[in-house]
Amino acid sequence: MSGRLFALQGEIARSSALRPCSRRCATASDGACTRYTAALQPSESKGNRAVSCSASKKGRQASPQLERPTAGSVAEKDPLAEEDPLTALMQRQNEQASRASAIEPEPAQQMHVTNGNGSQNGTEDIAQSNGTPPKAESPMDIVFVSSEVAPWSKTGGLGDVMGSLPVAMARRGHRVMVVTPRYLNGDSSNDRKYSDLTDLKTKITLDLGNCGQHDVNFFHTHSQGVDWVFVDHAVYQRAGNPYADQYGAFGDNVFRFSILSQAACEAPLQLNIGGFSSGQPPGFPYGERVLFMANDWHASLVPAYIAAKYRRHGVYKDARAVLAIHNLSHQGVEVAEHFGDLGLPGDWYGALAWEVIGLCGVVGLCLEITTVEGGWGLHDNLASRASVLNGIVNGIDLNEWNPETDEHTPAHYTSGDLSGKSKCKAELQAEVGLPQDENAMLLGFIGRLDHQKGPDVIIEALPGLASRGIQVIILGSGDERYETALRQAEHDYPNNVRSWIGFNVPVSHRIVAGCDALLMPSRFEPCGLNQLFAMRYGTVPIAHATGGLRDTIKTFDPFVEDKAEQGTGWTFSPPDANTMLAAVDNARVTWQDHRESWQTLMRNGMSQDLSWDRSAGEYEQIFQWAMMDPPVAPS
Ligand SMILES: Nc1ncnc2c1ncn2[C@@H]1O[C@H](COP(=O)(O)OP(=O)(O)O[C@H]2O[C@H](CO)[C@@H](O)[C@H](O)[C@H]2O)[C@@H](O)[C@H]1O
Repeated sequence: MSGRLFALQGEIARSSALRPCSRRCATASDGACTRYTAALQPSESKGNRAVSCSASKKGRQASPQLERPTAGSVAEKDPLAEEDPLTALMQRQNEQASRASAIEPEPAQQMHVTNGNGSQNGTEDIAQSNGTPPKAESPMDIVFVSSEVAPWSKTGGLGDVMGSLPVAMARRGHRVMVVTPRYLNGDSSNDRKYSDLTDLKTKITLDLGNCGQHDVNFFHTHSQGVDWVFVDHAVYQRAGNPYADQYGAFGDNVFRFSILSQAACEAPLQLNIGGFSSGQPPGFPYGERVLFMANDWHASLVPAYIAAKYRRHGVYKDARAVLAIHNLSHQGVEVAEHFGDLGLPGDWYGALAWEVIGLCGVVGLCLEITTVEGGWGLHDNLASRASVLNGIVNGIDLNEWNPETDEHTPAHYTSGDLSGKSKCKAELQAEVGLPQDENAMLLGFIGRLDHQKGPDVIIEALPGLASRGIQVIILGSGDERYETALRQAEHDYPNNVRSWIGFNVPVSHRIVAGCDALLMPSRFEPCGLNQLFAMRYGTVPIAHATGGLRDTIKTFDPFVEDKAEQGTGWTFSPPDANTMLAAVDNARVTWQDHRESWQTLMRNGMSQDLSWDRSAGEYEQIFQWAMMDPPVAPS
């Protein structure tokens, strides 16, 4: 496969090598940009119209006129980029860490909510031990931009992260806004989630190049210390989930999320919601000195818009952007003809364009995405930005995922009293119609039925699992081939296999609570959440040793003297049926014949700190580094 495309996810990775494109998009003065393919002429006119977002209700012109970058704006080549990217990355992370610790924190901003106590030496340990996170020394204004945010919208881990991380950041004293679409799909259980929001009645006009000007409106609520902002536009009002309906992915997703990204750039400038988090009456905007965290390709135009439409005109000079890559295999790739629909100046084409030369491989945490196997075509770009590439293991929502209080499970339990877990298992077997047999090992799987998650590995292993008397429950939806194969397996092994095709959060909780172990043969898994949920519930993960799975699961070793160090599960590699079966055999022997060891495994998993407070500290560090670094894109 080869073709001229652009990838939104690639923008931040490429921005250190930005070059003015020799083919520039001519923007006609009447506002109708000629199609990119037909208009690859340099535009020398200084009279290009404003690319943006015209006026707010106060008539503010938020996005100034476009200009082209100067030759001097092309960033210098990074000398370390020629080295082995992994070595370079590790070296740089060490350097970065020591540099950061040597630099005095920047003073807090004027409009920051004060954290009350600042941060003092010695407070962190005390704060963590009593469940209160330490306060940031230099509170920031943070704007998260995401296509999904739980509980309003969730199709996977991104929704989970965006529902929790902002709250954790607010708890550390930062002022936090989350910008996401207001999805109305006609399903009352979905739509009523948006019914209590306040209409901010702030209409902003965005400029989407060839697609014209579009008005968006904003809805808002303030809860758990966070300003949740919802962008309202007709493209978010259709049946289906955030990305697709029964006929497949929406054809205008790049356009839909360009709107989100542009609207998010306007939100800190235009929305008068700045007072909520400090308990003052709202009435002022966040302002320009903000840290944007763009999530995945849907929001990855944010840094491009900031640089191309604002910073070069003196707005957002002190703002910085961080791109969080949750899943590099989704990149927002579009044919070149649609570049003109983004509302970016034509000289930005080179920053987004790339040749697709075949995509395959395994991706993992930050080290892996700099390799050919893991970079999904962006490995060179990511390796060249190794100095600003970091990996963070996510946390989980300890209130939602708590075996002591879980509203979805039939019984509750603690690491000190695990009896409730047996009840959860029996009830789960009954719920799905498997024999209620406590002596049958029960394995679970939860996830999208796609290549990444390895459902084919499980399907291939099902005859072997059934022949061992093991029971398996699979919850997921996705690729029709896997759904059909699972239904067939259920028919072939009625006492051992159940598949629940669909997306069902309560059932996912009951599987996590009721199973003895959780299978995760993901081919790549940048972080992974289900293994964290599982460990919190004393359900032992058996997972492919990749990315975040390898980082968070310690394979059981009974010969380690200190029980607490014996491990939390099993990892295996490569991700194929036989290797997974071998790992399951190890687990089964332990589960069956060494119950005490199994309980050690359960308790080791349950006693870990899986909270967001831990991860939030790591995000905060990266945000601080980003605020200290100069912008990489031309201004
Ligand atoms: N059928 C179903 N019914 C109910 N719930 C279901 C479900 N299928 C999946 N889920 C839930 O959706 C979430 C998926 O989380 P993953 O970590 O597997 O993320 P995902 O691959 O979407 O995202 C990417 O982003 C996240 C966050 O950074 C990374 O952890 C991950 O490695 C990366 O691939 C979990 O909460 C899971 O329980």
